[in-house]
Amino acid sequence: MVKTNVKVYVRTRPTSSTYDGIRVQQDASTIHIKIPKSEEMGLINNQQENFSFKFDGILENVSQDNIYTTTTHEVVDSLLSGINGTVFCYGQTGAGKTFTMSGDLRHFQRRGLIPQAIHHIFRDIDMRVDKMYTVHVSYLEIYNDQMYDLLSDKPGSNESLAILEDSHGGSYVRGLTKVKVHSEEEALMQYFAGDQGRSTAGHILNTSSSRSHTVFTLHLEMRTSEAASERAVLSKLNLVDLAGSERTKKTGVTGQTMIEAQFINRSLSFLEQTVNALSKKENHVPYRQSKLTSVLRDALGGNCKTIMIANIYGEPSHVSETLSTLRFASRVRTLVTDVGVNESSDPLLLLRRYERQIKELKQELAMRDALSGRGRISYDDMSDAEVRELNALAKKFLSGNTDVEELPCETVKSIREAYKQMRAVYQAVSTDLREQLQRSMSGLGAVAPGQGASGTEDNVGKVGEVERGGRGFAVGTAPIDAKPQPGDTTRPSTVKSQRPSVDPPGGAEEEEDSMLVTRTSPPRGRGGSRGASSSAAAGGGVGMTVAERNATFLRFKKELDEGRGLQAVVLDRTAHLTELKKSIKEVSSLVNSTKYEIDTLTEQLGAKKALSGPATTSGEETVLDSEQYSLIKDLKAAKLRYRTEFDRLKELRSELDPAMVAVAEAKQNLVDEFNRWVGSPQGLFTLSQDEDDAELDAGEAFEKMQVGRIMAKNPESSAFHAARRKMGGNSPNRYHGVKAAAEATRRLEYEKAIAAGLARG
Ligand SMILES: Nc1ncnc2c1ncn2[C@@H]1O[C@H](COP(=O)(O)OP(=O)(O)OP(=O)(O)O)[C@@H](O)[C@H]1O
Repeated sequence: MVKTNVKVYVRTRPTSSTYDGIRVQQDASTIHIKIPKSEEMGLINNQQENFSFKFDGILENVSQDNIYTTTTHEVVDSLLSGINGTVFCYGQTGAGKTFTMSGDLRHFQRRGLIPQAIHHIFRDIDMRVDKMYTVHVSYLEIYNDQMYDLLSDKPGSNESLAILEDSHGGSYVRGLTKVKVHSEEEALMQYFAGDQGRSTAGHILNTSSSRSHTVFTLHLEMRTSEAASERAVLSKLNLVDLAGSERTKKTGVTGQTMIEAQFINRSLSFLEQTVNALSKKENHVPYRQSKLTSVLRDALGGNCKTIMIANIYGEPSHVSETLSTLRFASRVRTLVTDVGVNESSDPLLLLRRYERQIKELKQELAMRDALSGRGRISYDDMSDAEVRELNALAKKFLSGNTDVEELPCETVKSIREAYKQMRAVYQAVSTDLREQLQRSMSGLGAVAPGQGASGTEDNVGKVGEVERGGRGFAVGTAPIDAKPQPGDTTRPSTVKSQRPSVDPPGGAEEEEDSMLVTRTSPPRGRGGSRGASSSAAAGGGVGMTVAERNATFLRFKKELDEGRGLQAVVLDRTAHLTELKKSIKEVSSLVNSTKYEIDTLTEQLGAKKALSGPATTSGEETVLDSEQYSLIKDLKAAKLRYRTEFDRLKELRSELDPAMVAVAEAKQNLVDEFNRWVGSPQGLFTLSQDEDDAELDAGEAFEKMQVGRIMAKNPESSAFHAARRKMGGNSPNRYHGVKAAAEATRRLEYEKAIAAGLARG
């Protein structure tokens, strides 16, 4: 474990009117801020006027790429080597936290730290061929101190989520969905989908998602060289977008926004208390006071490399918030975490590795036996029949039967088994003798003939007389199960296995067991002879020009029975896919318009409530005016509709992938059949781009052209654009969707408060 300081960077939101009391000293990474003495306290007082804060970097007017390189790049590098990381943005509301963490997802160049980290991880994973990585993502939202699983199939608060401590003293959320992702595109799609969850989850319909804390986590599992390596290095990266603190008195927010602001401020104040306790090295650190501090436990004082980005908005009206952000940030900079690699052994994989090793060793032995002409020897455990056979041999051997000169000893296992059987025979004989002796001692009389070696009257009383006729040991009665069962031919006996195999080389059994059998001729394709004869008719596949090939393919699809049938399947499945896409588009647009309707109604209701003041009550019941009543009724109906439409959309989306796979399969079958028919070597003809394009509708063709253009400009952006494209009508658009709605709501409330003379400047 290595002690590491939490690094803190300050990012300033661009503004046309920066407060002139703020001075940035870039070379010293220091910010100076001057706050004039408050006249209310009298001009002669002890109030501090000048403050200076030193950080690890001040990022002013820098691009999104630059922010990533300076702050998060090194954490992702460590993550790939097995070290946990956390990057979190902190600052007053509107200071640019979400812009830093997520960015403007409509523009690749303005994407934030999360899409950039995803890109970095998958790019490096692709390059590290000596390692195997498995990536999972999870997305947690903390809203009003409740946890929400943004990747869960069931939106809404999840009661079963719980924050627990792991065996290393770190924390994790039990029950949180972790989705396995195989590519940058898949990870981005999960992230985008989670973001949509924020705006569509039940709790958020009538509010804005920027009033919550979110933690997007990338969980990495790294194994060396082989997928089955039993030692795994586990690491995770938390990318945290904290909700912004807000002075409720100053902004004059009311209603739901007020409740949210109170929750946010309370959780941020617990965060401050935790940081204070840690920086003063107090014995008790109040992590458990809130969900947020419990989740950030590792980041603040555990096994984690942590970066904080303090977002400030340097306008004169925000100077006191800026000062408090900088104060908090400089305290965070004193925190120290213990950083080390987390290794874990997977017992199941360990077992699998040993099994693999055993199999390999058996193959190695079989090869050596074959090379030294020892024939086929079994190294497996002996069957019951083999053990019984060996037992019988041991008896004969011990009784001096000259038919058996030795016991099988070609493998260590068979030698051990031979000794075991000799011991068994010896024990049976000695038990038998002891019993006879006891019987004779107690005068119980003679043992029935055939019951044992000394079961004769002559032997009575002659202790130790175990030999009969000078022929060595006599054997006792064989146990009842020692008799080989008729038809017990499950495997060749050990004795038989001494003989060289008489199976012809390359026989079915030989082929299965032996490593020596190799194929020298390539496998022939199904219906190869038909293809060969037909290929003559088609003029052969090899040597065709592209035009000839296309013409032949067209003929094959249209005129020949084989091709026509398969082409019909392609068309059928494509038509289904097109229909499905159309339905998805239609339902998406319905969902969007209902969402818009809900937002508008919510806004109207809020405005109405703000204007009409506190509701009047009659007895126990709240009295609503008719307009409010009708708005509430409409809102309820819209929410109900929204749920139904959203479910339908989800259902249609789930059909999309199988439908696409079905089309791809049908096309592949057609091409495979064509290749066979034309008699060309496998894989000579593949589906041309034109084949695919023929299925695109005008919109898709346009989009495809756009992607081509974007790719030519910046190849790194392909996954980003593909993920956005696949999100279809619901492509993530924070600043047009959720964020804009949030900002609009806040602005509206603020303006209303000003109009009502509630806000103080
Ligand atoms: N560095 C920047 N460059 C350009 N625009 C920015 C920058 N930082 C913030 N903005 C803009 O400022 C607005 C507010 O930023 P943002 O939503 O990220 O703030 P926030 O701190 O996340 O607020 P909240 O706490 O309310 O969620 C957005 O419209 C965003 O585009």
